[in-house]
Amino acid sequence: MKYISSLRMKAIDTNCSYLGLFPLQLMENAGAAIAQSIKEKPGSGKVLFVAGRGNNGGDAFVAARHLAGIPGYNVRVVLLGKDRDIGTEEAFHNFSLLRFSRVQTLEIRDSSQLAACGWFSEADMLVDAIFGTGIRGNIKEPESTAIDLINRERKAGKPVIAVDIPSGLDPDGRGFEKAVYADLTVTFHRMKTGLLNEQAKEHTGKIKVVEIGVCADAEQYVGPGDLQILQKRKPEAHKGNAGRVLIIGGGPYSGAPALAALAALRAGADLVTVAVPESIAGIVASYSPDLIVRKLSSSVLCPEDLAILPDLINSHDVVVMGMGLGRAAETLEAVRNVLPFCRKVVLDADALSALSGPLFETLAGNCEIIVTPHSGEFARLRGMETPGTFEAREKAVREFSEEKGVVTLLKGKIDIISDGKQTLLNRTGNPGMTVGGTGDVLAGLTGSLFSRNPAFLAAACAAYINGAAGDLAFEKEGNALLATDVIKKISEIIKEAEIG
Ligand SMILES: NC(=O)C1=CN([C@@H]2O[C@H](COP(=O)(O)OP(=O)(O)OC[C@H]3O[C@@H](n4cnc5c(N)ncnc54)[C@H](O)[C@@H]3O)[C@@H](O)[C@H]2O)[C@H](O)CC1
Ligand SMILES: [K+]
Repeated sequence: MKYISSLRMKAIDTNCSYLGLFPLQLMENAGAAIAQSIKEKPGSGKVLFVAGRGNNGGDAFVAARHLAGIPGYNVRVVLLGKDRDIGTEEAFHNFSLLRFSRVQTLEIRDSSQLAACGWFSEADMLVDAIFGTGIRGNIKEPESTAIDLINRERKAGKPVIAVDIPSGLDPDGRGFEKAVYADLTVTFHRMKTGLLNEQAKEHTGKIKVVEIGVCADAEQYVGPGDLQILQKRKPEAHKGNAGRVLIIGGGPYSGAPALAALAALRAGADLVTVAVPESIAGIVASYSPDLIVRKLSSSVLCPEDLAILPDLINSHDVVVMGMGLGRAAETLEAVRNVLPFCRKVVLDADALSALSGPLFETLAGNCEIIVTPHSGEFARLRGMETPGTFEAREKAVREFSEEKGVVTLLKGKIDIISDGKQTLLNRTGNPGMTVGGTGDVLAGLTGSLFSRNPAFLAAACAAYINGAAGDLAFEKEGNALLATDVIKKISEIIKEAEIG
């Protein structure tokens, strides 16, 4: 059974809006599912909805409206607050519709009104819509008394239905102080992590997972909702908090490491150091005063560079290695010698040629690895052709990632990102991005996000941001776009998603 965290559910909601499926539509379906579950339960029809001021309450307003239209139901809604306190447009809209429905509503200010109103003891069935995935911190009043009153009526033998999650339970399974005891929990779209543990079971009663019409792509493709999960810059941040990235690249090529470094800066890293062979250090430094360039010993990365690289690696959060290195035997040997010093590393381009099965095994557990191959590099990594069909490619990426204990970002028209357990697809980007250097930009972007986020999320969001920046560049330059145009657009995508 697929179950998900509240963060992921929120991301899916946001991705739905991005695709044009709006919260009001999802709420209507959620409320209709609640009404259906109530209709399936025998009872006298005297139903009390106890509603909070968020969208959990919003679902209850919809369900109350649906139920009130059925002969034999006497429907009441207690709102824990005033209507002006309702937190979202869609919930407020649905509360406003109750005045045109046969629903009695009561807006209460403090918990003393709750017990005094008598509605709890007069009801034959109660619906818990105080809060769901939006609970934060210790339970305040009047929500706390509302939970107690629902549980008092449950003890008197009345059925209680919980909307999405019994109020008070932590949606992600962390500790909780108290919660509603329900006979039935109707949860939306996917099972929630927090409903599954032993402690939760005595609160949930039977659990029913109901579809509410979420479009598959909102869950299968990276979207703005996933970017919302990325670490946000803290106001009190100081230098280095937003990530220190070390780029190890260059040799035959000098542009590639510079592109990766500039992309890492544009994606929000505080400090980006570019370690390049001495022969091109001056050239790379001349590209931009924003780059901190450390010269290595020769004209290609070689084992002698192990004299300075471990200290450099230790003073950075993540290493991005590969672009422009070339594939000289001594360079590939140096890559293999460097890896054991890394804690977090993005391996791209020529560095991928240094990888082998045994190397993955020795690194497993000590180093978190993201590989960013294109299909030819992926074929070499796996030692076999990259499968032709999309489904076969997706399976190959998932199996490879699981087997090697890495996150794989397989670049393509549709990027495939997997850590072996979860897989996301990305469709941003355009044919103009086949121009040289966009892979270096992606690797630098990935390293920047990885310096302050989990590997899988960093790779998935980097794929999305890189392609979306490329789409903005395409709008202006068409197929003549350059990798430097993509770098320029990264900040717009990050600002748009308010993760800057
Ligand atoms: N795709 C979906 O799964 C859909 C889910 N829906 C429902 O939306 C809620 C989540 O709604 P949200 O507005 O984010 O938060 P909640 O309503 O769960 O709670 C916020 C509400 O609760 C108050 N509150 C929070 N913490 C406390 C506390 N410690 N003490 C007192 N009060 C607290 C806060 O002030 C807010 O008023 C989800 O569970 C689903 O039911 C969508 O409707 C449909 C799609
Ligand atoms: K609830």
